Amino acid sequence: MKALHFGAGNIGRGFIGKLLADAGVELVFADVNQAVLDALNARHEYPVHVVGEQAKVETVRNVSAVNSTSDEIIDLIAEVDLLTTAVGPQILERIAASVAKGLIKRHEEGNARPLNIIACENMVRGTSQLKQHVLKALPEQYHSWLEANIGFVDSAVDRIVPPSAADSSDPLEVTVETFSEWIVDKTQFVGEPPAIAGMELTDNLMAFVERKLFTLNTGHAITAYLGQQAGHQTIRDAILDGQIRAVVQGAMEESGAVLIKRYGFDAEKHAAYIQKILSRFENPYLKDDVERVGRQPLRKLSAGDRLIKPTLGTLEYQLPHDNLVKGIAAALHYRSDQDPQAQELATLLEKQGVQATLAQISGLDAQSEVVSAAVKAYNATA
Ligand SMILES: NC(=O)C1=CN([C@@H]2O[C@H](COP(=O)(O)OP(=O)(O)OC[C@H]3O[C@@H](n4cnc5c(N)ncnc54)[C@H](O)[C@@H]3O)[C@@H](O)[C@H]2O)C=CC1
Ligand SMILES: O=P(O)(O)OC[C@H]1O[C@](O)(CO)[C@@H](O)[C@@H]1O
Repeated sequence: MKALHFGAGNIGRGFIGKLLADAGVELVFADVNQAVLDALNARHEYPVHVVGEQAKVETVRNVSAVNSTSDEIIDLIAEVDLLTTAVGPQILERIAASVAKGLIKRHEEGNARPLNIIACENMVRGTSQLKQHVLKALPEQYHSWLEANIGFVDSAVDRIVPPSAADSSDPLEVTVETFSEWIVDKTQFVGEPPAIAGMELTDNLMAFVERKLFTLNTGHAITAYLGQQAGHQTIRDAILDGQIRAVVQGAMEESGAVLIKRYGFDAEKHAAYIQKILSRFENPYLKDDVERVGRQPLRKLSAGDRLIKPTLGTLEYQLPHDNLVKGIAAALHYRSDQDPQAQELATLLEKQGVQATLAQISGLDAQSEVVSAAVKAYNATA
């Protein structure tokens, strides 16, 4: 089997690409980072440091790379059996035109083998969103062929992979935690799902996506935002701060109460899931900066993402949300010179004040109780 994976970054090299290569798949990475592309094509292998109590270095072999803006991509899409992505939610729209061109070539060459596409991003049903972008870029005459031959498979992806240590001179080296979980919607495949160790199939994906995004990512984001406000550099330092930990655990429990109502999760197992996540944040072997985890605050404060969506759930079921609101207020304080969204957030706050800014970014009613409470919490910590 041959696969094309867009995004040879942290999760691409450290998780999805590794699983595919380990399963014996012939893997081509597509990226725009020339240093990474050159190194992959020179060496065809790279080291993955799996850190934990028993650290080990595993070598991923038999990989190559192409520039995702080149025409080689089109030929590959016409040919491969699996296409995966880990590029970031905002990039999916940018790669859609190349995917559409590749699909046209595949059709014209009469390639009738199924192709399954799986976006591995921190998004609810990210592959379905990619499909909409591809359909927009694809002339209508190919749409019925696409429905019959191309599977757009949603997934939930969970492994903490921060950028490699600053002292590493190897652009391919990647450091990952021991834990990993990749769950895909088995109902969306065209043809048989490929057998890839570590890729789990489910017919109840939404429960897993929301469980992951609105527990791990909710807690992670709040740890980052409160951590930055308190002057901590890393997620570990932040979560070891008792005051921050109480809010983070409280927020995950508030979000968890919604998930338990919505999906019928077992309350005890969910409490254990939260404890496991707290211990992952404490991982002494990973150096994960609060600035990385808090990146792109406008995305993280949008209506469907990890802070607002669980809060809306608490309103739906009339459940408490004090800690989630503290997390929302802390997100509004996030600052980063490297992050255009952080700068846009600061400009919006300066121009129109906190109430209007939060309402605009989140889609919440400016007069709502949640916005008032977040404004109060924001001002209390300004
Ligand atoms: N790092 C992590 O622990 C996890 C990340 N994710 C998700 O995975 C996605 C990627 O995250 P990371 O790997 O951390 O980011 P990253 O920044 O390390 O990797 C993204 C890669 O995409 C490449 N890229 C950018 N534009 C591209 C284009 N047009 N075509 C092809 N490649 C392009 C970049 O050069 C980079 O190598 C995000 O959606 C993130 O939320 C999900 C779970 C865990
Ligand atoms: O990748 P995003 O969506 O910006 O968010 C960062 C987060 O995602 C992760 O990369 C893992 O899912 C975490 O490290 C963190 O919660």
